[in-house]
Amino acid sequence: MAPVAVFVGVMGAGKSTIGAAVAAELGVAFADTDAIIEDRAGKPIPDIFVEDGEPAFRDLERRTVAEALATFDGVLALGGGAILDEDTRKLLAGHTVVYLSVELTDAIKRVGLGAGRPLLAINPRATLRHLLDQRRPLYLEVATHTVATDGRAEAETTAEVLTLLRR
Ligand SMILES: Nc1ncnc2c1ncn2[C@@H]1O[C@H](COP(=O)(O)OP(=O)(O)OP(=O)(O)O)[C@@H](O)[C@H]1O
Ligand SMILES: O=C(O)C1=C[C@@H](O)[C@@H](O)[C@H](O)C1
Ligand SMILES: [Mg+2]
Repeated sequence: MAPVAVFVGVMGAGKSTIGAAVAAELGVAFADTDAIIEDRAGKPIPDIFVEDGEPAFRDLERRTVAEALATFDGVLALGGGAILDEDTRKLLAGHTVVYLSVELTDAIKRVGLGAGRPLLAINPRATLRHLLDQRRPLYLEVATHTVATDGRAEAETTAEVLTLLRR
């Protein structure tokens, strides 16, 4: 069993939004590892970061992603930093992985002040710029498809992803 598609990309790329829309169009289930982690921990991600620390979150994330890749056959969205883990990147090999790319200007517009995103609690613009530079090569490494979302409406991005997946 394997997901129909796995979405990766930085915060604000649209993994949750576009992932859910693509799943609905394909008539399959949608899951988001951030939401699974919050369910399991019984608290929102910012609380996990503050109370348990980022390493504890990353550990939970690595295990959650591995389990979903092995057992889930719908559309799966990963958290923005899931690909930082080398084991996760190896596990993604062989899967259909859609990298939703977004550059700083649009990403900032979408995440606003970073509410609900603990890594953006301080200086969201500079942090996001750094995360984009650090992670872009990792997203490209795992991606089988790359879709640029800058300046595009959600419906347009969704349609392009569906075209790629149906090819
Ligand atoms: N063309 C577009 N593609 C994707 N999302 C868009 C687009 N235009 C606007 N958005 C908006 O960007 C916002 C951020 O999207 P979303 O929460 O899905 O990002 P994410 O990649 O899941 O982020 P995170 O890693 O923080 O969970 C949403 O409010 C969404 O509606
Ligand atoms: O980019 C990141 O490292 C994160 C992105 C979100 O999806 C969450 O997984 C969390 O806020 C961390
Ligand atoms: Mg999301």
